[in-house]
Amino acid sequence: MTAPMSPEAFEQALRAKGQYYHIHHPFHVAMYEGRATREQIQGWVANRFYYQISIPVKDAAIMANCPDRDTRREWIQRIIDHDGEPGSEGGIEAWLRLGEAVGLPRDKVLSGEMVLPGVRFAVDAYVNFARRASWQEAASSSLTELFAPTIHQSRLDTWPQHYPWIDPAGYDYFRKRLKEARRDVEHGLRITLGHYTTWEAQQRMLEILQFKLDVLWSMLDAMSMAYELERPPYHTVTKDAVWHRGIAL
Ligand SMILES: O=C(O)c1cc(C(=O)O)c2c(n1)C(=O)C(=O)c1cc(C(=O)O)[nH]c1-2
Repeated sequence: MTAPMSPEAFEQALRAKGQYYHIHHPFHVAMYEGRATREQIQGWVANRFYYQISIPVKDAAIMANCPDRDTRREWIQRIIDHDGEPGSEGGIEAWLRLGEAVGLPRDKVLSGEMVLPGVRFAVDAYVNFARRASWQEAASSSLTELFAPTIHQSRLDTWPQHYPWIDPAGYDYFRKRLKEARRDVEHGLRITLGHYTTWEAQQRMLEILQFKLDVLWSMLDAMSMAYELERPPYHTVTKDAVWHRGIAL
């Protein structure tokens, strides 16, 4: 039996997974290098909205599986961050304003009509994982957020100069997440470092983190097909967006 990694070595192994973060996806690189078209940015914002609205559902699933009151008391803040509360609009509203800033009417974003099937499937896989896994495993799968402040900062640093047509009021979401993601990571790491204490469990956690990285990467693959290679679903048959709009279960 291999000895477990120390908490420090385990955290290092988790952080090393950052090399596969979607910040390295060519669609993302094009966005922060200023090579993305207006249609590509709009496509990304409209598709990412599905991730935004699914995150609180995912977090509610984690809480539903968690019998530990102290954990729930901390975890609930994530739902509030996105859904908002009296006096604070929350991340979903901020994302809708990002949509308006890039020229997308609210109704169009809210309708989900631009959400590509590949993006929907990837996001749904994340929510379904959270429903079925133990709350500790589901909680630890949020740890791609270790790498999120860098990606939000990269947008704040580069988008205003590359895309002067975007209304700067739209950038609030990214600014807000810098702080929230750091706090989420601190809690997620506490749970994760305490829960995975054997070598085998630690290897499983690294696979869970890879699964989550795959979710994020696959979303951008679907967007590349549609907005970069101009091969949206059914492109050989029709120019119409005939794909399904989500099947409520
Ligand atoms: O813009 C991004 O690249 C990005 C990535 C991630 C992530 O790593 O999952 C999240 C977010 N943003 C984000 O804004 C957010 O609220 C968030 C919550 C979670 C999660 O798994 O619970 N990930 C992310």
